Amino acid sequence: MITIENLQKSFTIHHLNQTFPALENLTLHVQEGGFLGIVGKSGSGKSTILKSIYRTYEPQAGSIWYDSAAFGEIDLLTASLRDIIYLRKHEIGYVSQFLNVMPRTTALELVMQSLYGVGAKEEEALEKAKSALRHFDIDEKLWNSYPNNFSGGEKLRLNIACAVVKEPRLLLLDEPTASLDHASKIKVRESIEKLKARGTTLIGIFHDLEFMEGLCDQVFTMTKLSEERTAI
Ligand SMILES: Nc1ncnc2c1ncn2[C@@H]1O[C@H](COP(=O)(O)OP(=O)(O)OP(=O)(O)O)[C@@H](O)[C@H]1O
Repeated sequence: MITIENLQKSFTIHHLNQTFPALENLTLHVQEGGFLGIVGKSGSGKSTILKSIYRTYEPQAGSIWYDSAAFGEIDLLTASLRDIIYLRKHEIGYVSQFLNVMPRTTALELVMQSLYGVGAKEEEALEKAKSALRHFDIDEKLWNSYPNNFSGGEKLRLNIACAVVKEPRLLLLDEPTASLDHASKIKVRESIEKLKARGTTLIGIFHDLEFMEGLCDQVFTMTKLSEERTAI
């Protein structure tokens, strides 16, 4: 489903006038329906991998071959922005610890918009959105309020609900259980298990190794390029 070849990403810190490598010649493969867990030290480049797949970051070299339902084999590094936007809407989901809050959009509307993106009609979107909010224990009193004042855990659960309702083909999870209590973690795990059972391919970063156990088919350990950041 995903084959990453010789991926290279560095960051230039302009005020220092220096460039630091984050990923060097990274190669990995995830089969369709598989679940790859990525672990490794802080700063080793785990999030950079997911952001490169989602094209939030643009690596300098390498390729990320994705087997798309709409386009067939496509290199996410060189795909047009139009194709990337299509894929984000229909095929690839991304959950981070941070919620992309839209102004004047309630929690319920946010989940519904996610469903409209994949073609749901209003009635269906409303039912599915309510059921997802219920599943992730978002208090009904909060459904019609703006999420910018939600707690960290509530925002995270809403974020996961928005991604999961679309039943993406590929789901990228950047520490989806950070700041969640045990009961919420179980809910997230249940949803991941359901998605996996229906064939979603998953790539996830977890600090909570216990959470990963029994979920991931393979674990990829990132090593830090150097303990001290070295300029190139
Ligand atoms: N937008 C950016 N600008 C500059 N440097 C960045 C940027 N994003 C990441 N980096 C640097 O790239 C390196 C890898 O960062 P990344 O966030 O991928 O690590 P990580 O393994 O996910 O860390 P953590 O586990 O702490 O979240 C770090 O040294 C980080 O400072």
